[in-house]
Amino acid sequence: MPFRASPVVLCFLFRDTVSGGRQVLMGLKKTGFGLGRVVTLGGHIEPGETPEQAAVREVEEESGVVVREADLQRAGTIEWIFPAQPGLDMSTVLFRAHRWEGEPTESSEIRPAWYPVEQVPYARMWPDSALWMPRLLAGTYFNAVVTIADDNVNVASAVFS
Ligand SMILES: Nc1[nH]c(=O)nc2c1ncn2[C@H]1C[C@H](O)[C@@H](COP(=O)(O)OP(=O)(O)OP(=O)(O)O)O1
Repeated sequence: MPFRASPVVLCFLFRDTVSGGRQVLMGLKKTGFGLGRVVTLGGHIEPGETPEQAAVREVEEESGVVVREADLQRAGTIEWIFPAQPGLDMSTVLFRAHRWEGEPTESSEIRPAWYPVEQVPYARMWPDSALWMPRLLAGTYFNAVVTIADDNVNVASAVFS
């Protein structure tokens, strides 16, 4: 599949709790773009990789968790457009997984943490997350085009299809 911009994957791992709740794994970004925000495991697709291969690699690099390609489900796509700095544009493939092996551990990039799906920390995440994450948590496949404001942080517009 050709990507319009720099290709990226995000992978949402879910677990059920003994009390019947559902949690999603996210993490504090310790380096690079989005430093200090709570983000989803993921990163750039390397040349020659499929999105699935990149998701498996990034989840393991960032959290130590091993997820198999067969346990990844495609959850949607997001085009992030940064008009003030087009070099930041990203074409993103979203995955979800309910099965994996290992316990998340802190890496140089991410400090992982589980969040109840009804208490996702939107105030500490990229502002656009609050617009698309509810669809992801509801299990609805979506394609989003998110145009970021000229401050390279806030949202100018979001269009779903
Ligand atoms: N508007 C936005 N909303 C959001 O929720 N996540 C965003 C975002 N813009 C970028 N990201 C995420 C996607 C991707 O995981 C990450 C890209 O940051 P970087 O360029 O620093 O890449 P990383 O260092 O995480 O990746 P690799 O170097 O490939 O490991 O930021």
